[in-house]
Amino acid sequence: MSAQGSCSRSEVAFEVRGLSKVYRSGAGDVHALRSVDLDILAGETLVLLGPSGSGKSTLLNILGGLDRASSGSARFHGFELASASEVELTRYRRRSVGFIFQFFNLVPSLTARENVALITEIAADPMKPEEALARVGLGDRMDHFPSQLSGGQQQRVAVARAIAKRPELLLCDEPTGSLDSESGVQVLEAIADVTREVGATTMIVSHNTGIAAMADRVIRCRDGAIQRIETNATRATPREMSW
Ligand SMILES: Nc1ncnc2c1ncn2[C@@H]1O[C@H](COP(=O)(O)OP(=O)(O)OP(=O)(O)O)[C@@H](O)[C@H]1O
Repeated sequence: MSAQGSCSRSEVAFEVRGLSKVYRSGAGDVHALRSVDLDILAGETLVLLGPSGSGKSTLLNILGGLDRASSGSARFHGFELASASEVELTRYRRRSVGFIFQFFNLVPSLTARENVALITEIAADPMKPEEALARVGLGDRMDHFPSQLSGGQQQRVAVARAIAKRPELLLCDEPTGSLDSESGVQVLEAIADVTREVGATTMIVSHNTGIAAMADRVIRCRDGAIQRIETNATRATPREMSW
């Protein structure tokens, strides 16, 4: 693929070059990513769309240091993930990356406050759990357990947990995938508000094409490659989007 994702304006947070991922199995090789080139600007919001199996989650996981590429380069502010040791990758995930997944991944036996504290206790310069929860509109639910919260509220706890460490990079894999549309809007509003406040570079993977309207740029993936990148002249708020 050509460097169609290359950018020269603003500061580049992530420089991705020739990134490939092959999963090898007895049934044959799966080329999940095929030589992806992409520049991601500091503070921008990207939405990644594409059919199932097009490589969106694989790209997110590699950029988040959860998985390793088979070849190619991914540099985050000069830090090369491809050659990093396990210790360096762990430090990178801890310090720089917030993750939000489809199924919340909260610890059921801990309250909202305690779930957020799990992360703030190991972060370098975190917000207080109470502040993070207030920012996502859960100031009155801090001592509730996940089972006492709706799906949308649980996902907002997950957003609070992800942003409490003031991450430079926020990675969201289908954050509204298991929510009704009103809860989904609330979760996206929380993501948009807090990423603006902490200035995080944000990547959102979704099957929901309506979400594209909240992005600075929309990345269309297909067969492990970037098929197209579109720039939005203006960004919609989550409440303005139809989906
Ligand atoms: N651990 C793995 N082992 C083998 N193959 C894998 C593994 N993880 C992903 N794949 C394959 O890599 C390809 C890309 O998967 P990926 O999950 O990145 O796609 P996706 O676009 O995120 O899909 P979805 O929208 O369904 O989540 C798929 O063919 C998938 O089956």
